[in-house]
Amino acid sequence: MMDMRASDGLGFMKMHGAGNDFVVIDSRGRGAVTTAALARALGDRNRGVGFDQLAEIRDSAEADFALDFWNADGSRAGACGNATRCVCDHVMRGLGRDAVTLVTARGLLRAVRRADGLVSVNMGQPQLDWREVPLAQEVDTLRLPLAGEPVAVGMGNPHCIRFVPDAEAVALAAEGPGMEHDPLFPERTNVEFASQTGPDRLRLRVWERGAGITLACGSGACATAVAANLRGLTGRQVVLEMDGGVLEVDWREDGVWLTGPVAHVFDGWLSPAYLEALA
Ligand SMILES: N[C@@H](CCC[C@H](N)C(=O)O)C(=O)O
Repeated sequence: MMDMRASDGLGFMKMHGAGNDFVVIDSRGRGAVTTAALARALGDRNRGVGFDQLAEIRDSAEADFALDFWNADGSRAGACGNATRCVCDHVMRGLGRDAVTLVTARGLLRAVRRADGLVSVNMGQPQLDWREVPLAQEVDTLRLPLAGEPVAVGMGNPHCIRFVPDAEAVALAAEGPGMEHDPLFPERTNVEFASQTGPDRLRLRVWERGAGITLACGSGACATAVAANLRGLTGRQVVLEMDGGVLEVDWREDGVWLTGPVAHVFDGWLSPAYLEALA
């Protein structure tokens, strides 16, 4: 940790977007503090705080702020749509605005609050080339040589989307880990099981890389909507019913827009004794 004395403790926010839950550390005005070890410790739902992802807000010279993501297992993530939406809501409230820009590993992103209060972020263009996902070898990303011929889509992080007749019937805990660690994905992958419930409507269940089963996944919703469109199942505007709520995806000329609810649940403070024990 940099620029932080454990004796001061450390403040954080707990947020969620459609049940995808986050610890958010606001490090604007000081150095970044998160390490893999801190993320892993805080991610423990019994001995820490518990979250699907940890997001750390940093100062940025190019945008309103910068954002970094960690999974509950301490690994880094290049994108997290729902945490991005939650943090953008917080920053927009602080600035008294309905639009912000941010920088993530994906580059410069833009978010807005809609008139109905839902928060939308442009997650950028999907990555459809096998090298960008990334995959270990050249294959057709629209029909991977794996069980069920899933689709591979990158959204700044890797996704493997399998269309099934009934997503409810999938044994996620049994199927997810094997797909996450399949050698075709050198950086592991997030895993999505989707079934069609209407013309532009999908039921989606997710096994997230580094976090396991989650109630929703924003980048997964984007990747699934793109995959469904490319497979000819839907148009470019798709509603995705996840375990924790509904997300909307709109694949426009300027990128894939993700929209959904956000909640700032509580603020907390990590005690000096807890932080010292981690040091
Ligand atoms: N919950 C996320 C995705 C988080 C990152 C993912 N587990 C990864 O390792 O890529 C979202 O809302 O996009």
